[in-house]
Amino acid sequence: MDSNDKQTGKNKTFFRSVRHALTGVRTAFTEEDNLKRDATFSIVVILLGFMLRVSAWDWLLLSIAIAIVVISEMWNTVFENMVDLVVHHQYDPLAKKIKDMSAGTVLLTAFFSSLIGLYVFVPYLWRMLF
Ligand SMILES: Nc1ncnc2c1ncn2[C@@H]1O[C@H](COP(=O)(O)OP(=O)(O)OP(=O)(O)O)[C@@H](O)[C@H]1O
Repeated sequence: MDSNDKQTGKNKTFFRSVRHALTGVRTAFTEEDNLKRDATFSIVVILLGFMLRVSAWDWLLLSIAIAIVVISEMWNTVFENMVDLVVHHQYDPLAKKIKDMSAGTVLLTAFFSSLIGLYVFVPYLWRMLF
């Protein structure tokens, strides 16, 4: 967070909007271990894609798989922070419901991304091995 920036109103320029959005991305990746793990995993997937020389279509599928996981993890982080902002870390059944459902969306996204990964990589690995 930019400690000198006490702005609470609308952004006056597009450049400023982008700057705040980039700050949000940096904060999420710096503070959230799950996002760091996703970034590492994404790099492994990209390296594997280069090693196996996957097609343009497969790059598109892999990009979608990576994007949906990262985006759902960022939304999960947003929900966690919003809940904590409202309940101030006090136990609340509704807070639990929201956080569990939000974590559930990450789980489902990771599952479907894994299916995409298998769909893309298994044929290449199969051809390589047999
Ligand atoms: N204020 C609260 N009231 C009730 N339950 C809570 C509250 N805060 C957290 N929990 C419970 O603890 C779990 C983990 O909390 P939280 O999501 O903040 O931690 P986390 O380790 O960052 O989770 P994740 O691994 O999904 O990012 C929630 O899914 C929920 O079940």
